[in-house]
Amino acid sequence: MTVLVTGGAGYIGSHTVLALAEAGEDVVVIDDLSTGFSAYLPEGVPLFIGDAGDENLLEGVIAQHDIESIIHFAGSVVVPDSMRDPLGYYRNNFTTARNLLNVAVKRGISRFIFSSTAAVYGNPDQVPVPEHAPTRPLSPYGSSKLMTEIMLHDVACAYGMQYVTLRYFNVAGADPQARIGLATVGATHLLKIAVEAATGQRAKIDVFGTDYPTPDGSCIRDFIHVTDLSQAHHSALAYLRNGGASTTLNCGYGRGYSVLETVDAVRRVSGRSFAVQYAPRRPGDIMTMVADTGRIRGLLDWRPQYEDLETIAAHALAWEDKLFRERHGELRHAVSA
Ligand SMILES: NC(=O)c1ccc[n+]([C@@H]2O[C@H](COP(=O)([O-])OP(=O)(O)OC[C@H]3O[C@@H](n4cnc5c(N)ncnc54)[C@H](O)[C@@H]3O)[C@@H](O)[C@H]2O)c1
Ligand SMILES: O=c1ccn([C@@H]2O[C@H](COP(=O)(O)OP(=O)(O)O[C@H]3O[C@H](CO)[C@H](O)[C@H](O)[C@H]3O)[C@@H](O)[C@H]2O)c(=O)[nH]1
Repeated sequence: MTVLVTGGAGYIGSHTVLALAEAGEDVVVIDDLSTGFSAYLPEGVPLFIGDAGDENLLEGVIAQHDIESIIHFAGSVVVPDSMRDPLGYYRNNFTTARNLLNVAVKRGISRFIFSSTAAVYGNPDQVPVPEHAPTRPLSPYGSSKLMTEIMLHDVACAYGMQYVTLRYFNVAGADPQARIGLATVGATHLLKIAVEAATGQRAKIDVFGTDYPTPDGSCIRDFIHVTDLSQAHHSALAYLRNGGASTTLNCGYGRGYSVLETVDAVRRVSGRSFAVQYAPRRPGDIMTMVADTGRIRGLLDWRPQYEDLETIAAHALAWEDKLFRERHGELRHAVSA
């Protein structure tokens, strides 16, 4: 019984592959390495380099491995890029998933876990946001994920598939042992930018908007540690294997931190000071995004371990320090589960 992980060489995918491998699961990965890194896979995990929407490649992988479930991470993830290139985003997020589902249905693979996003909600009417809140994405990225959610639901109804759609809130941090982490060059995530500033790779961090009607004027986000998120995937798999009904789950902690609090946490844990500049609001930003986590905590046997913001910041920082030294030739990379 093998789990096929698409996009398993990426940030969240590689942490999930590590969690699955450490739990003794058999895993195979398909990744085109467009933004992923083969070196971030644990030794012994087979990697097929190619497009997760290539039906011939998928048939070949399924012929060689007894695939029981699919976890689908592969996709394009940068919101502003999706505004410039909507067709590219609909192809890589929606069409890829359509082809993958087509092969899954043909080959009788009946369990599917899908990476969705809080971006499907757009500006929420209520916070914390429950799963039944209206979905009004503000970008082609969010729309491509919502369309895939709807397709997955329809496919599951028609062909008896069971699925869990996981809507991630703001994913952050790195493996607590700093074996892997976020390595994307030019990443735009707040915590990544803050640890780049703390390691001297950036002169300053801009805080986009300090005039919001929030306690300190900056936006509020619900950060989830990537290792806790990877465990949520394993718990979702266990839930489906136990016959759990198809469902959609928010992945966050249900606790919001402001942008300024987040930057302060990085300053505290690093003990390093860096310049913080107040900048205008970033177009398209949602003021407050915090998950209602009642459903995930009620349905899954999931016990997050790293809910504290300083812990998330400390792990992101330890990884960034290591990545910086690796990229300057002082360290070589090795992952062992
Ligand atoms: N990072 C976040 O905060 C966040 C939030 C919500 C949802 N998500 C979703 O989680 C998933 C993983 O995101 P991530 O942050 O790890 O990004 P990432 O870019 O690090 O990972 C994506 C992986 O998929 C691969 N890939 C892309 N298109 C592919 C294709 N057509 N075929 C095969 N491989 C392909 C890339 O090489 C990469 O390894 C994405 O679907 C993303 O939309 C991420
Ligand atoms: O240099 C920065 C970077 C970010 N921010 C602020 O920090 C908050 C969080 O911004 P991120 O770019 O880290 O993330 P978003 O909340 O915009 O989230 C979106 O991008 C994420 C990945 O970056 C996920 O895909 C998520 O689902 C999607 O809604 C926002 O208020 C943003 O304006 C700054 O002030 N300065």
